[in-house]
Amino acid sequence: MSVTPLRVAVPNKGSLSEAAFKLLTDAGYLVHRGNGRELQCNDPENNMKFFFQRPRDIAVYVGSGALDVGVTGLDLLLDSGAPASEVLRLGFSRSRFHFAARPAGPRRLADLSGLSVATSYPTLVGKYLAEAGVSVSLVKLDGAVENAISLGLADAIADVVETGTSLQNCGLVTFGEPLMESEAVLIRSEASRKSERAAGAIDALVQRLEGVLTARRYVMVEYDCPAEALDAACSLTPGIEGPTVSPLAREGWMAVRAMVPRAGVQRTMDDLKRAGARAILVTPLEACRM
Ligand SMILES: Nc1ncnc2c1ncn2[C@@H]1O[C@H](COP(=O)(O)OP(=O)(O)OP(=O)(O)O)[C@@H](O)[C@H]1O
Ligand SMILES: O=P(O)(O)OC[C@H]1O[C@H](OP(=O)(O)OP(=O)(O)O)[C@H](O)[C@@H]1O
Ligand SMILES: [Mg+2]
Repeated sequence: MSVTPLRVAVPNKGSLSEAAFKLLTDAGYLVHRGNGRELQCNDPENNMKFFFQRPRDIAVYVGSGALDVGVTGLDLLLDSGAPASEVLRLGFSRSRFHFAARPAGPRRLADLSGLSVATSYPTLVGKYLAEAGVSVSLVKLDGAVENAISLGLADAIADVVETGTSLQNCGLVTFGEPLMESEAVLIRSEASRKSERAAGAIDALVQRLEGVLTARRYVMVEYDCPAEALDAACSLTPGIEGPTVSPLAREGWMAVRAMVPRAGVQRTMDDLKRAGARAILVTPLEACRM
């Protein structure tokens, strides 16, 4: 008896797309776009069906229950107002959402009162301003919002900022607190909570994705260590439950193996060497289950 596949939305364009494909591929899913224009593909081995959608539409599809899960941006999820919920933060496409204007323009949120603000996130921005009690005229655009000020369409903008290059190119500066911080997220439909089949399949997907994300944050460190330096070395590489310590053929020496956070591993290697460890090797991890 065939079981209905889990229906997964994957961004077909933009800054989420490549990283989402890579994450799913690294997690062992057969996600492929053939000639690059296909809109769906099957992964029978994992009983999944992938649908390539515009990032902005993904929350709408998942919110409606037409698709079970999807990868989108947290900012896009909030702007959509769709009844989909965040399941897992994915750590890529990180951005902040800011108001910006010319340096001589508005400097505080309250200064926006009565002005026009261009954005491609009208729900997110409208709600934020309404909660702050600031009344503006919103101008809804699709992209390249930074040009709206020099072209006379708006007095200020509210948009995604990553490096700040786009703002700088247009002679704009941010002001006020960021409206939010965003990153790629896995979202699920409410309907998927009511289906045992979908809920089980989503748990399995989350486990795999978490396994890849964790593997990317850690490396495996292995080294030889004289017995008298073992305590000091193990305290530098405590691993998860504890490092694996096994005897070397050479008497008085041990081999040690432990997972270590990738960030700062060069420093850990320096400290291990100083503590007396030798032949210190670092290898990347592909996947894991914690
Ligand atoms: N320059 C950027 N750096 C990091 N994240 C970004 C950047 N631009 C957009 N994002 C994030 O990527 C997600 C998708 O945004 P969006 O749909 O606008 O795609 P895009 O990458 O801007 O492509 P396009 O606008 O060309 O369709 C959003 O969550 C947004 O916050
Ligand atoms: O701070 P930065 O590093 O410059 O990145 C932010 C810019 O990136 C996105 O634009 P995108 O290239 O997606 O074009 P768009 O405005 O048409 O969406 C976003 O809308 C900003 O314009
Ligand atoms: Mg964009």
